[in-house]
Amino acid sequence: VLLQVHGHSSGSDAQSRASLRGDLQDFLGGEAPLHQLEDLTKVNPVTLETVLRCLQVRYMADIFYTNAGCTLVALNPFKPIPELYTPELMQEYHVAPQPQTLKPHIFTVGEQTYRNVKSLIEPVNQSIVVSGESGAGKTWTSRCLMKFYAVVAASPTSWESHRISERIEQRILNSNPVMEAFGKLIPLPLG
Ligand SMILES: Nc1ncnc2c1ncn2[C@@H]1O[C@H](COP(=O)(O)OP(=O)(O)OP(=O)(O)O)[C@@H](O)[C@H]1O
Repeated sequence: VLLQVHGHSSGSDAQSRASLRGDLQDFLGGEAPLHQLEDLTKVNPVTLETVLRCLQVRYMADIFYTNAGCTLVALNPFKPIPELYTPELMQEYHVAPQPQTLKPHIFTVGEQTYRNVKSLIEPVNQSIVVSGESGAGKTWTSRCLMKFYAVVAASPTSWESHRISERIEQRILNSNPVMEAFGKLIPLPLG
């Protein structure tokens, strides 16, 4: 396949050689494909080393969310990434026909559970388990989810409902210390 690509190239020899080298590097397991892998179950072979390597490469590329089958792995960026948590991005995940096809994000989890709760046919109560060692970002993640629900549940047209949702968001966020007092595992009951 690589040789065929090279054969059809109409660019300069140097250019096509560089592109072939890139393709070969990717093919032989360079770093480029690893950070594009959005699901840890797709690393080959699935070993502790390849999984950690994938997460490391993604972290270095400023990609902090990775799927692991139906679980989401969130890495603490240890720096503010405001563009990752804008209301616009929340809406994007909210209106997507299939949020799981978008980039891995905590908003995918939020939206899937929201849809399960709102499902008219068979609403199902939802729990999200946020676990990790101290400082991993459990509180941050839980707050993100609460903000997400506050934003997507608010009607965009009504100023009054926006005000109410802000009040609810603040109440939920204020309940965090109580929730945390029960342990490091923070369950988010919905519905
Ligand atoms: N996605 C993120 N973006 C920016 N900062 C983050 C993110 N995740 C975590 N942090 C920051 O990392 C620090 C630790 O996160 P957090 O308090 O959520 O950890 P924790 O798992 O709840 O810890 P503990 O179990 O000790 O309470 C916080 O200062 C938080 O702001």
